[in-house]
Amino acid sequence: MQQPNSATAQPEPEAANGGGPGGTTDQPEGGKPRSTPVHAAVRGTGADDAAAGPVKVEVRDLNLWYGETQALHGINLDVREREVTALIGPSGCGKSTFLRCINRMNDLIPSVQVDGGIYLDSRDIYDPSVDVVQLRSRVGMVFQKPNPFPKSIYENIAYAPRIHGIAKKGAEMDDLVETSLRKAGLWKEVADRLDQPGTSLSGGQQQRLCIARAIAVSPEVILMDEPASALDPVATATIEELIDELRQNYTILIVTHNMQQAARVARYTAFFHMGELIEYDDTETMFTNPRERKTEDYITGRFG
Ligand SMILES: Nc1ncnc2c1ncn2[C@@H]1O[C@H](COP(=O)(O)OP(=O)(O)OP(=O)(O)O)[C@@H](O)[C@H]1O
Repeated sequence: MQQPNSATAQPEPEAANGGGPGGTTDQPEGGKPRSTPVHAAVRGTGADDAAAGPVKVEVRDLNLWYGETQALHGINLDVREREVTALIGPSGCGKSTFLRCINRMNDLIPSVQVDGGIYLDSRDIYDPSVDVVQLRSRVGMVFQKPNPFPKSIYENIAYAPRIHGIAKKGAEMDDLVETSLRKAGLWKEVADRLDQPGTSLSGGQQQRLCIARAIAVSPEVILMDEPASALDPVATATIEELIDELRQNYTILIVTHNMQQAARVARYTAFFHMGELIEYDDTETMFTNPRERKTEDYITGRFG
């Protein structure tokens, strides 16, 4: 499938969290994935892990171009439900590009062309009938730099649920705001200052506010693009603990440059190199007994 792209503005936080412009109003339709066999380009798609849970996101033969330049080459990957999957690899290898495919954030870049398939619960997210706004409420995103809206802490959480009609004003919304902040481990720190600007919080608190904002629209998948790289070690540890709690309810993909972080938070790890998925396995195996020479060279610090 070729993916025509809408020439819209740069990605906006609202768009990433299901509340922004840019989507169609068509309802998604069901549909079985193409009968593409699971012929992983790499050994170990995770599909052979007997203990693994169900597959939430299937990626099949995914290619992506920025204009004439191909940035992703034939990616095949099964992302397990309610697990954390880390994406690692040297700078420029395509980790963020790949992550942005999963909620179609790349649609916002005019030169992008995508082919192949990504199936969320067996439905092709690039099917023309898919409502992109709704997709982004199912697949939330947290960015490297905390990006709260220039609004109060309360409004940061309430904005998208209001737009999506998930909660009404008053007690119903108050409950949703509190629950989302609790799930993000921030409630106790902000309960008495909900009317203050989100930007008045520390960096680590702002990032947890952004996670609470993503959670508020009840996503099933959360994409995290180096969510702790702008934070100090204490705030990083808090985010990692939070990720560990969130995995009980959400499927999480996290891009990280920090291999210790991948080892701490992720059950599965995918190693990318020059736009290719070189290896995908459970994290422990990947770091102790990688199958591919390139993976070994990367994790032992020979390049990267
Ligand atoms: N908007 C864009 N337009 C054109 N090329 C892009 C764009 N975004 C990324 N690229 C290119 O695509 C390739 C993959 O970039 P990407 O940001 O996905 O890599 P990455 O692994 O996430 O890197 P990093 O770890 O440095 O963030 C790089 O060659 C990059 O220059």
